Amino acid sequence: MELLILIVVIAVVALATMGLVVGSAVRRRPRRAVGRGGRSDTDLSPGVGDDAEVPRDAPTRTIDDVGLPAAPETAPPRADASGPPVIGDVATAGPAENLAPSVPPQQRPPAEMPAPAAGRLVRLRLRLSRSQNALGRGLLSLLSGDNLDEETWEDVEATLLLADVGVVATGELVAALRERTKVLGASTPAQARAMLRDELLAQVGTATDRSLRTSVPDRPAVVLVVGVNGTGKTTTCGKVARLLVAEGRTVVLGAADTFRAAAADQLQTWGERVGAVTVRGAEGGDPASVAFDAVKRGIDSAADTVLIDTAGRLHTKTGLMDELAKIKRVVGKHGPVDEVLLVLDATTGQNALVQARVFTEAVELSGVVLTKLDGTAKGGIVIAVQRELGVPVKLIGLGEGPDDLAPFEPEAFVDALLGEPV
Ligand SMILES: Nc1nc2c(ncn2[C@@H]2O[C@H](COP(=O)(O)OP(=O)(O)OP(=O)(O)O)[C@@H](O)[C@H]2O)c(=O)[nH]1
Repeated sequence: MELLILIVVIAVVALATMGLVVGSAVRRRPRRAVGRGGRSDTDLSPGVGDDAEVPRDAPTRTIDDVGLPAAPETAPPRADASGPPVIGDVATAGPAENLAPSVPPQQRPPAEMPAPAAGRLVRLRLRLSRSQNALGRGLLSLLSGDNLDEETWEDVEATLLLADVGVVATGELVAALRERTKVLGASTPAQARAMLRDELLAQVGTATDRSLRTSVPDRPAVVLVVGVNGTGKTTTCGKVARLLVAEGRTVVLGAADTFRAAAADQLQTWGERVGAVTVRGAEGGDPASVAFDAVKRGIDSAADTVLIDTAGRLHTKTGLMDELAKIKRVVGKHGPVDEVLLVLDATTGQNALVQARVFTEAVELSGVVLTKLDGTAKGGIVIAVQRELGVPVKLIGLGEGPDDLAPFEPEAFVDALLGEPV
């Protein structure tokens, strides 16, 4: 009898153990909702068999979730804002650490010290001349010939049009060059270069004020960055923040592109690298409210500049106009917007001009940022955009690297187009 009881007990224990093992194995099996291949919800890359409808972004963190530290009790010293400070000025502001980023200080990598703005275009000149070879070299070889016949002038015209200089500016350039060669006769390569340099500079404009209003007295300067998605707005905000931090200025970033959580993540990463706070809202939330909070944050922490990244989806023109107008109006409760920068992708050529026109109807622009000039031979878009909009190109993007954005300098730009003097 005792033996029978013992056998029954052993059998019960064995069955219970088997049940536990099977249960935990079932629990360990990956759940389909997380994604195939056991992807975590912070892995943003698509997995095989993923459902396109299932949002892949990590849950959006609001400004409350990201644990921003409290503003310093006493306001840090502001940058000297007496003159009209521009990118390229000597550093005058306090250190970037006055505004702590959104991760706790102990987990924060040391903020980077980006390259200063001065001379950037010269450093990036090689990249520009490589992409613009067809324009500069092509024109030079045509104009240096002994025989400037009608066919050659047609080729000059075609070269300018292909480089997106635009019909009107091309006509003016060809007329001016014809006039000068009539007087000079056949020109040597050096003469041709000098003549072309003069005429291109006249079209690009050397007297235009291209300074960025990134610092104003008694409050942070507010810079609104607008443009169609994919043109490089977020990247530009990040790069401009680096330019400012390199000059000792303090920056707050506003992630008013609430369409994609990834866009705000991207902006925050740019900010964290240089010790700038990013103010963000819920995904799909009101962009104007994020912009408002960002400016408030800038005021409370006595920052020099608040850079606001917007979404710019061209669903409908009315929607875009309403959204941008609302952002401007709501931010205006704190004070005026000092710069509205339109970001245009230079590789999209004439399309960029069409987009630009829509934006000028939506909001008053103060400057253009031409991105991706490293990836196109159509540098003439600089001339066409300015002529079309009556707004100066202030910055140009010459690569995906963090410091591949340069203040636009007409002389350095034209020299890069034409290559080294012969
Ligand atoms: N080659 C090159 N790539 C650039 C430049 N500027 C931006 N990019 C790239 O363009 C892509 C789009 O940039 P984003 O900053 O995400 O563009 P966005 O306008 O904010 O896009 P949305 O968030 O979708 O509205 C990224 O891969 C950037 O690295 C540039 O000057 N040169």
